[in-house]
Amino acid sequence: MTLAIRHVRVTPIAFRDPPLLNAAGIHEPWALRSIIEIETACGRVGINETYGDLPMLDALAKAAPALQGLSPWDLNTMEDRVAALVSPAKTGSEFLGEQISLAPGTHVSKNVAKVISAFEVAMLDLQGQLAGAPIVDLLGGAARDAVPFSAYLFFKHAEHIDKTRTEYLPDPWGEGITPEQMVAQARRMIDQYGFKSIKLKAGALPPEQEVAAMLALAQAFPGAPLRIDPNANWTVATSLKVVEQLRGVLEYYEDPAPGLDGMAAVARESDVPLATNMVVTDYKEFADNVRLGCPVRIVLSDHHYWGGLRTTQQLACLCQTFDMGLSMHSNSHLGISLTAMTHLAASVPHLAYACDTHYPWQDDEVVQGGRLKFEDGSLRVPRTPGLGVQIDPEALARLHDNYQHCGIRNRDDLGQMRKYDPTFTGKQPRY
Ligand SMILES: O=C([O-])C(=O)C[C@H](O)[C@@H](O)C(=O)[O-]
Ligand SMILES: [Mg+2]
Repeated sequence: MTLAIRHVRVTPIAFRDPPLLNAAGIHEPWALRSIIEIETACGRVGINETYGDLPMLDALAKAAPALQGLSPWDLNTMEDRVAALVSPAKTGSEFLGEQISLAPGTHVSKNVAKVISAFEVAMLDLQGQLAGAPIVDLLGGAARDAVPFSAYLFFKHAEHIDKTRTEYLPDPWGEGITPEQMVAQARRMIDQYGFKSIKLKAGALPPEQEVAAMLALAQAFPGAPLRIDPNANWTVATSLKVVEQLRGVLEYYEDPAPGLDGMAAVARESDVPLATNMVVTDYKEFADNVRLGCPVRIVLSDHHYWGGLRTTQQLACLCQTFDMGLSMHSNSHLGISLTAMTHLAASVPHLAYACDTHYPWQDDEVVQGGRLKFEDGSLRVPRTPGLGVQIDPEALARLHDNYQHCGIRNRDDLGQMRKYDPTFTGKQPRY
């Protein structure tokens, strides 16, 4: 059968990442991803982008034989085979020790869902090419022609501490610490991309400074929906104090306090809707939230660790059933991930918020034609078959070369922060 999958290629890549601050520490100079290419016997190739840390590369290597001889249409068999080959291994907290669990995608406990997602999108790309239809049509059709994203702001240093990396030029964003600098950061991002909503990554500086930045943003961008996300780095008491200081400012309040219990304690005292990508990250946690009466009102989905585009559509149905909202989380990524997010978000009528994206923080690309273009803060949903983007082989080789030379094999925001402050523990909640 010429349609049968005969080869899976996984290429780890690295691209420059600015010194962005968060609750766990600070971004390293290079972010890792991996590019998946699934090739059929007749030479057709479906592509995708996912995490690039070593445990993920190991899981992908373990699971690749599952695809041998499979039709690109047979997603259910792929899922069964991957689940059989990739054990859930340790839980996220065992893996991360005391470090804050910022990115559920880096947890090995999510390996099965992450690998299924990695293969599913590439197989959907193949399906779309075979059917002559964009992925969004395979998902039921577009509920919108363009998907809005938000301006995702970070407190940041002007330069990385690693001065020996001569190949790393300072990024154009400059320092982002004071309220004035954060307004300038937002202005630059909005001028360049047209975003209408603003998210501030918090949990990095003392809360008073972060509140001051939010109030400055609210004043500078009246009417713009605003969110703040300290990644559970605040106690319940601090979370309540902050939400009071930001009264009337927030569209939603993302992961202020640790754990579902912490979130429930905040929800009991505040009427601002709580959102999460930390405590509802799979169906079991979804059920836990429902059992508690839904203290979390908005789930930030992420197909990379929820198990793919179709699973995220199911998540959307569940959210609708329980009268919960749906938004979209991101990590440092390039255009293939962004395109998959766009197809998915376009296919989910219930996803009514502007999605998160780290895209403006990256300056490189792996797809042909270079950086994707936002219009008025949104990305148009591709109408060409499959994902609608193709790999640029030269760019892939260059980004793989970065990977070979960057020396980073696992994201380590905590270790990077210890270069600045050896006493930094990363223990949560810090404030
Ligand atoms: O919404 C979130 O929690 C994130 O985007 C998690 C990320 O890891 C973010 O904190 C980052 O990139 O530093
Ligand atoms: Mg978050």
